[in-house]
Amino acid sequence: MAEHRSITLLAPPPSPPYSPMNPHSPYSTTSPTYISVQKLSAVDHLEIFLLSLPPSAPCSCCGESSVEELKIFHKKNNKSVVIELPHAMNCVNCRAICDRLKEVKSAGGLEGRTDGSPLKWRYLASMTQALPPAPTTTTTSNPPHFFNLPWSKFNLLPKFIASLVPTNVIQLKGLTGQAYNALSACDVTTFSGELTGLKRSLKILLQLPFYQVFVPQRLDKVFLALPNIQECERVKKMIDDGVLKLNDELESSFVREREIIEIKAMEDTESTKDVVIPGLTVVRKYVEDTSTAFNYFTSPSCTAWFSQQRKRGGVVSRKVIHYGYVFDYVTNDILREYQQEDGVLEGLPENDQTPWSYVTDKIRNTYPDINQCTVNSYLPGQGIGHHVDATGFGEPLISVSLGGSIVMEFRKGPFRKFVFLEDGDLMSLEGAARWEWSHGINSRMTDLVNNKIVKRERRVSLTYRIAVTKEKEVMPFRPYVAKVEDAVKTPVVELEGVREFYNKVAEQWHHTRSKRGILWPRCVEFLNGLEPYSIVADVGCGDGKYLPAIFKNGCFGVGCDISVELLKLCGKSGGPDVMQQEYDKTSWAERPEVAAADCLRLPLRTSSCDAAICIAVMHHLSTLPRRVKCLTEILRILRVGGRADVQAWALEQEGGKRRFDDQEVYVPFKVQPKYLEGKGSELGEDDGDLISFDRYCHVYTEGELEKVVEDVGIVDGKRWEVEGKGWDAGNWWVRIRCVEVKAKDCS
Ligand SMILES: O=C(O)CCC(=O)C(=O)O
Ligand SMILES: [Fe+2]
Repeated sequence: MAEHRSITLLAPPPSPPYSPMNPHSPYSTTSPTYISVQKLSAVDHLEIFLLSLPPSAPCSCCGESSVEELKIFHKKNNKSVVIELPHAMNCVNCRAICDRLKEVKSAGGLEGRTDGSPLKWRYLASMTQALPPAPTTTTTSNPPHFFNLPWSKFNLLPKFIASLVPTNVIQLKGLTGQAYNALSACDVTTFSGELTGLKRSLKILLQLPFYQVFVPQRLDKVFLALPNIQECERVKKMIDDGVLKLNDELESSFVREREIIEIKAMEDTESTKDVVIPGLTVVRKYVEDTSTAFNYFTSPSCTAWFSQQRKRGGVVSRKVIHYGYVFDYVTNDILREYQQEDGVLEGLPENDQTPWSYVTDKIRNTYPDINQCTVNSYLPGQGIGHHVDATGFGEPLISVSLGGSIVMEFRKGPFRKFVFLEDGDLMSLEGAARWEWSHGINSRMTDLVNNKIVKRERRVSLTYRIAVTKEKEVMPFRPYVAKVEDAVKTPVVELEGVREFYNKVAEQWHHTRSKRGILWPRCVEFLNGLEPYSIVADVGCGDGKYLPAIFKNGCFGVGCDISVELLKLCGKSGGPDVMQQEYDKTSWAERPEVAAADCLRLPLRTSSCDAAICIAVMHHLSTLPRRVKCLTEILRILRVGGRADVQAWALEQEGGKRRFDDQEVYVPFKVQPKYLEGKGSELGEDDGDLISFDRYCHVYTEGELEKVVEDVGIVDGKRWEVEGKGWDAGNWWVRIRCVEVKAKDCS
């Protein structure tokens, strides 16, 4: 494969992304504040942990980046914990956490580092200095790179608002999530008519070659994005000094008053250079001479452009042509009616059929399966919305750039990566880059590349795909989140046969099961092997039977379960007797660290736990995607190196006590009526003195659990590695470890 010799991975090997020492941590796009504490008691540790859970609504200060970016780093060797607050000084939620930590500290719970490192200084700065007043929409503190300017008298017309440029506006004070989404970007150089006044005035006044203006649609505010921090400072000074004033022409052009509240430097490609996206490959100058193909698509004689293709909320503004299959921008999928066979559509050109065939032929040498191509022609200022190409297309996706350069932005949750693509470059997306990250090109006139403003020119891109016909539709399973989410809605069989079941029988369950204190031996062995201070998630903790065993090992347990009634019993007297004597009840029993949650959507932070147990839970999940999603979630919350113990009932049983005739079963549980008081027993069946309730179970056959593990794939740059597996006392068990996925694993 000669072509592959020139392939370069875009980013160098990652430094651990969770390292607080990494100033370019991909987790944070803002200047973080670090807090380092040590000698935590169990209570403090958990306190911080729980405080760091995401707020239910996005933070109104920091939009989607929010305190969800708060990271906790465990440094087990010196028993300290480092907490990264994204921007504690400006954000209400972060302030709340800071305040709470301050309280805990003044109660003697937290101690600062004593080694004099910068972390200590930052910690002290955050913890001991009076925090500035909480921001309001009009008064804000001035963190680096942001200025609040009580100024302006102009309004930009919504029809000029082209698209979102979120990287430039990550911290919009006083905006709600909706307003954040509504925030649109327009580039003054694309304006015409009335706006030429603005363009000329600002351009002259600011003496800037290029700049961006952002206008939230429903807010009387305007944001300016400038190429660098020096420009920001210069403009701020001009405004402060009264040098910059709107002239009459400008005032008369714009009808409503708006206030400029932010000036921010444009995001530089450099800022995300350390972010690695597995499966993203760029080959520089793959096509050496692009001129013939570029000239073909830009000459007036090329009339093959599709007209006015619909997309969600409008029509596609850039020019497009499709070959092989039509790309539908409403569904991001193939429009199957317009197949090549119908004669409506041209196929992919071959062997000098057209002036641009040489590009396709070259690609076909490396990727023989391509059968679809979309040609996009972008004028300066035009872009493409963020999307993941749908499952109707296979992988890889190949894009070749002709003519002008652009920065393509990749997004995944709070992560961003900016990729500069120039004339002749080939970009290939597979694995996580294809399925887990979205890509898009922001609509603007300029990009900031390695501290240089790069002006956009006309660009033509050829996107080659492998379209999968209806007959061959089955694609290898990929954790394509949107699709999986649809498939993992809790079905009635689980709502009734699991959640309702446990809510009804909780009291008796607790009385007869937990009090007997029988823990599954493999799990106890697993917990005994954990390092002290580990944070252990008990996924499906029920009435908290395993929490004492977790605490006994010097670890901290955080549990969740779908049954609120079982959760209420966590920490209540009646736990296993042997444990009862050994732990200090007040450390957890008074406030068990448990939350009502579905095991498919854990309320725990990404990479925050050292270990997880999931005991007798998987056999209550009724479909494969749900089982996969459960283990996907556990992988998400574990740090790299973290381990999980997963166990579920086996179809294969020994002895006469329990027998399953089928993998899908209802297992009855009999309850004495006295335990049902006030609970109603309408679900149960009268069975003499006892009321019988049916519990839904899917019992596992040999190898089935490992298969689920295999299907999980890559989650946040991590995957499972099986450490051990087996059958024990009627259960299949699997021990799995969370390992980091290196970019090369996927390329
Ligand atoms: O213009 C490009 O390079 C990418 C286009 C793209 O993502 C698409 O057509 O799906
Ligand atoms: Fe795409």
